Amino acid sequence: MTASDISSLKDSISHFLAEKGPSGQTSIEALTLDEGHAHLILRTTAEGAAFLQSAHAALEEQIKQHPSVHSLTLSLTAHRPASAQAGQSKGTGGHRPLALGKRPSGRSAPPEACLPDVKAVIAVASGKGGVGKSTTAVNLACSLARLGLKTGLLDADIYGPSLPHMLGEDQKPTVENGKLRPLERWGMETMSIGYLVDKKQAMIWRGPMVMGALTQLMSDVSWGALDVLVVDLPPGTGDAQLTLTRKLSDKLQAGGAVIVSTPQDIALLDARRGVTLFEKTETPILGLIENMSYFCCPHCQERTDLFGHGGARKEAAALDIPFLGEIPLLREIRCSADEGTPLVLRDPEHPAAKAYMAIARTLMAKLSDSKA
Ligand SMILES: Nc1ncnc2c1ncn2[C@@H]1O[C@H](COP(=O)(O)OP(=O)(O)OP(=O)(O)O)[C@@H](O)[C@H]1O
Repeated sequence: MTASDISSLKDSISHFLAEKGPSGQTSIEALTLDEGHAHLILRTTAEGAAFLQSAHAALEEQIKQHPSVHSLTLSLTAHRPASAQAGQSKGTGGHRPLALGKRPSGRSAPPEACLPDVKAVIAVASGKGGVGKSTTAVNLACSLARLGLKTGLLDADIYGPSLPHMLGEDQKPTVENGKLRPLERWGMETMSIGYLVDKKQAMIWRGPMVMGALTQLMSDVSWGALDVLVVDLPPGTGDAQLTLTRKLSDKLQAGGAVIVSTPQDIALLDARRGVTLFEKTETPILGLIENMSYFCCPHCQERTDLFGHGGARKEAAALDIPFLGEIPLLREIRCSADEGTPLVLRDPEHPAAKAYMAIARTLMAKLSDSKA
């Protein structure tokens, strides 16, 4: 694929937009080609987005007429009017992702087709960022797989997808029969928006209007027959969490939500908001995990309660939800995440790996209970 190919493809897209769309509403933000798969990001307005919803299939046809393109991921971002941004969650920026997807047939799967072969979903949530939610989700998913469950792991944290890094996976998913195939990693089916876009592009997904992207990560991915899909939610209690809990409500009834918090008051306050969100959406709460619970000096083994230990256990009791366990703050956990091999696989005999396994056993028992 040469620069002139990309240039002629851009011309053809611009021509389509100018001829068929509302004038001056939509422009090309980025276009990349990867072995015949085009990633197109369009910047548009609400009016332009409405046009693109209906013209999506026609645009795709036009793009696929190009001899070097056989499939397409289309994403839309929009500048929002200042008034529309008021009152939205922090970190929204001036863009919103409106849709994302590989749609070779021009259609999305209907909502009822969402994860048809997945028996249960465990959503891993946190009220605030940086408490170790993704690290916990990855280690728990690996633990569930080690316990013999057919396990999937979906990185729904489109604000900052960390799964590719934590799993040491840098392949791009392939497309088969119009759907993305999850990547097999560490004995699990995995999918992340981070597999589809590079880190810079991922920043475009900041914002609350993420329904299209999240829906398609579920519906336009050929998830296999899974006992459990672990979903790493974005931090907070906004639109993404609401979308997911609504879309996955039946699968969450067979599983539920796990909330990760550090022992600090402020993190626990946010965790409480998470609990309220799940209660409002009638999502079963499987329990609370205290991450970074305490620190053990690797040299003298002296234990330090850096963030005040035991807060999450007390909070769980106050909220009348199960306390699932505590994970220490450990260099090995951080290093194994950075090296792309989760601790439960890198060093299964490590006490922290055993702590993850113990929590996974509790979760597995809860999944069996919900079947009974
Ligand atoms: N128990 C732990 N011990 C040591 N390091 C940890 C532990 N848990 C998480 N970390 C490290 O803390 C950092 C943040 O973890 P992680 O990305 O899992 O948090 P998060 O809550 O998912 O963050 P975000 O909200 O930004 O997605 C990472 O560098 C991770 O390796």
